[in-house]
Amino acid sequence: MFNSVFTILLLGCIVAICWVLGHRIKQLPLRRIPGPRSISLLTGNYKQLFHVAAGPFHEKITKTYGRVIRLTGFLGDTQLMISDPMALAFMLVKEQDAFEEPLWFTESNRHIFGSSLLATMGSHHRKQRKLLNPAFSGKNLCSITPLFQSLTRQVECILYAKVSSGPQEVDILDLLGRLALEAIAQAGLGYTFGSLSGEENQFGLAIKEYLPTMSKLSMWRTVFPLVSWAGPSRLLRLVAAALPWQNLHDLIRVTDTMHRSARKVYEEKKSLLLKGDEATVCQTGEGKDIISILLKANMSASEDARLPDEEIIAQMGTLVFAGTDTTSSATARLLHVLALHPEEQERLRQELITAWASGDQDELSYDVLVGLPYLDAICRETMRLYPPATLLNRVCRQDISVPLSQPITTSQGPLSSIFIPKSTGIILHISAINCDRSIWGADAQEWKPDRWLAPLPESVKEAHIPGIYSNTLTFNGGGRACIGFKFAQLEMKVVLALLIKSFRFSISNKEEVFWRFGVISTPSVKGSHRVKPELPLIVERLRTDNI
Ligand code: HEM
Repeated sequence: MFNSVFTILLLGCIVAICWVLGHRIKQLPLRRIPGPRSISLLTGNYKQLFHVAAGPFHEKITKTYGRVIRLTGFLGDTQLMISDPMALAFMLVKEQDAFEEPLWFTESNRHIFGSSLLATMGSHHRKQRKLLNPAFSGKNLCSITPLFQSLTRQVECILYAKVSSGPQEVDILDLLGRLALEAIAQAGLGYTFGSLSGEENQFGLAIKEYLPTMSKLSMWRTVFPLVSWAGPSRLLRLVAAALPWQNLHDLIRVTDTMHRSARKVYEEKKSLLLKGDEATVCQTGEGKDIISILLKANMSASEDARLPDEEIIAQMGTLVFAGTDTTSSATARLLHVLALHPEEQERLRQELITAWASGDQDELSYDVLVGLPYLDAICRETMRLYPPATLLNRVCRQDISVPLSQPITTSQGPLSSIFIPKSTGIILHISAINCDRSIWGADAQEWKPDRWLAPLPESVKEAHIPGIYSNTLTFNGGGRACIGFKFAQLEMKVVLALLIKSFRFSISNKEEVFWRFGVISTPSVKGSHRVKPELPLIVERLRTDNI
């Protein structure tokens, strides 16, 4: 028995070593592409690339090597970092199936959330998108605008209480995080996590615990594809539960709670719908939440287009996960940038005060909100210069030549397309294309909302950037683009429309804010050893209640 296990392991190692060697040989032509020197035999450039203070390194290599950069990954693996617009359009739109999410990403998401958008590929992924897309339409978002406003009013009340006796330093990220979580709970699932009322339920607590728990195991995500081949999920769970590994047990507990709670919410909705009781389908949101819309669409879809219940339940955790930290990072960045630019903050306030004065006292309609030019310019400029996710991963799934909009100089002369061998890792460099000087102009790296109030330079149109939002890649492009980008934009606009009208935000003199690089950028205080992200801003109440 021992001998045969040993032989299988040995054979497995030999196959793996042969595969790695073969792959390295196929990758040899990529070595002529310029890039920084590897600093470690084991981890290549990873430590420089994924360090919390990696922003300046990303800028430096972009400035030095341009739009296609050769990098070194684990054990000498060659990877490419790309911000060339034509190459990105080719990878994200034209040949999307040849450039998919890495297997570690989809497989770990499948074990954690189930077969949702973050875990499926190709035609399976397209089928899910087809059913989900209509739930995120402008019409549906229009009807959840009052909900966003009522949630932001709760944040307003919390802030009023904190600063009633004068300007105070407040960790605004904490409030924005709770708001983003509750917004996706109520508008996304038609449920409440109790995040703003301080009465968090099990589901809300599990969602909050998920990321810190997962981050303790993040380096193990890469082994998920191997684990998946080892046996069915149930068996793997039993084995995992028997291992003496507390972090893994915590992850299982958290994901089980998320699943149980999502299933309960789903089943209640479904049974009400089957009874024809649409009015009480949701605890909140009056049946306009994304999952209720999806559930109704699924029930009336043809057999081929319909998704199994399990796949709808899997979307619930996924939407909460994908829509919370991204949006709270974005709204926090908006308030931080406005605190750094008091004149622009005041100009925005004047636009908002006029809008509030000319309409209904209690609410701004969806049309008014999306039509405010300076508010829109501020959102676009902030999302261009400071995308919450600055890098995205892809893996090339076949040998393929990728065209470039400008030839690159290599050790063997210029190249106007690059041949990428199968299984090569690609890093899509969002911030580099969003701030490319030859596209956006010499002031590309400055925050200038006014650029959106005049026609954009011809170079922006000519670049044909494949992003779904504002000629940027902030929400990505192609078939895996962010499904919630309109949801996020609306939430950001509602938050600014209410908070900037009622409060002045300024920079704390005591603490300097530093944005950490990560899957999602997060603010923290320079020199602080606190692990939890935070954004301390001075908040002052303004007397604009009579508008
Ligand atoms: C400012 C806020 C947001 C930003 C910057 C953002 C950004 C992104 C990006 C860059 C992707 C592509 C990921 C990749 O290709 O690997 C993505 C995907 C996704 N986003 Fe967002 N997102 C935001 C808010 C939201 C919200 C509010 C929701 C849900 C309501 C959401 C749901 C999703 C989902 C489900 C995907 C996966 C789509 C797919 O694979 O088909 N996001 N997002």
